[in-house]
Amino acid sequence: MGITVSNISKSYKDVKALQNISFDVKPNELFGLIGPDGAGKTTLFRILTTLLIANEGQATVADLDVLKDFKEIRKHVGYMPGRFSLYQDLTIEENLTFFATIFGTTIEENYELIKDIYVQIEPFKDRRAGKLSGGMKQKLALCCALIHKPKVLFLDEPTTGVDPVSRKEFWEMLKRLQQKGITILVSTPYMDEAALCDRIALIQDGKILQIDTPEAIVNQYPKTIYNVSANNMYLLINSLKAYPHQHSVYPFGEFVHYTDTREGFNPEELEQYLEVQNLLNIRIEKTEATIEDSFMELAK
Ligand SMILES: Nc1ncnc2c1ncn2[C@@H]1O[C@H](COP(=O)(O)OP(=O)(O)OP(=O)(O)O)[C@@H](O)[C@H]1O
Repeated sequence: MGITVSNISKSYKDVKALQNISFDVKPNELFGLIGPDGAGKTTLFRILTTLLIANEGQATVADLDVLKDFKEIRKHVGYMPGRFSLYQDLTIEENLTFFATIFGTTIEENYELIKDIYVQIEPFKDRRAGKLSGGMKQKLALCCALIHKPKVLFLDEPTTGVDPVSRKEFWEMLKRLQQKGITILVSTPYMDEAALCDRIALIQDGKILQIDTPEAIVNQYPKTIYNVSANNMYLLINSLKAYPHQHSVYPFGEFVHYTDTREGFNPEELEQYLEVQNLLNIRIEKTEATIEDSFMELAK
């Protein structure tokens, strides 16, 4: 009851949105598609949920072919698109009833699956969707995507525009849904969420850069990373980029992440160079690679 994607390509006129994409999602896996805006995530979701036809390649969802079996697939998948999945003028309860009705079911029939999530928004069930916070909209959209008990759940950037507490709660909900036997494909531009998936595909410009567990991807990071900070971030970045031995330089929160081309790199040498650039309060410390670092390295 997983997903298979084989050599899928899709173009919109001159834009190659997906270029020869292949991967499998195992039954009951929580699989993440991680990539920036425009990477092709929504295009892939629309192909797998039978709303768009690929130019090339094959795909199956729950052992059904996205072209031949498109009607059957629609009964078995839940899709939470990034935008526009709720009717803003309908209340919470009306939205949910609407989605239940089009799938020929009722809220009561499938209440068990959505209960954990629905109880959190039920006190506001008479409020219109347009008047809900980002976190509440997201919970309602998830309930609507689940109301027909899908085998496979597609979630396109479900945590975009949602506060950090709701984001955390949302991922806990996904883990519980996984325990109920649902296969989940979720996309996100947030690299920290990647660590919560069983496996991830890093995707950019319609191409897959790497597929593996988050741990394995981080472990394969080839360099030693240094957190560098100083009194002037702008001057620091420009100075590091001008340093002849730099391999990579990019801002990372309050630091700059720096890697060097040389095996025997001596941070003191770099410190002296930065002092000559009139930087003050310079600190250079080793740090661990994250998924974001792996992504930056692969996307170079
Ligand atoms: N209907 C369309 N017509 C033309 N180009 C499109 C269309 N839909 C998407 N694209 C382009 O295809 C590429 C992939 O877009 P897609 O929406 O799949 O990416 P994404 O990773 O989901 O990003 P986002 O989060 O911005 O939606 C982008 O360059 C986008 O501009």
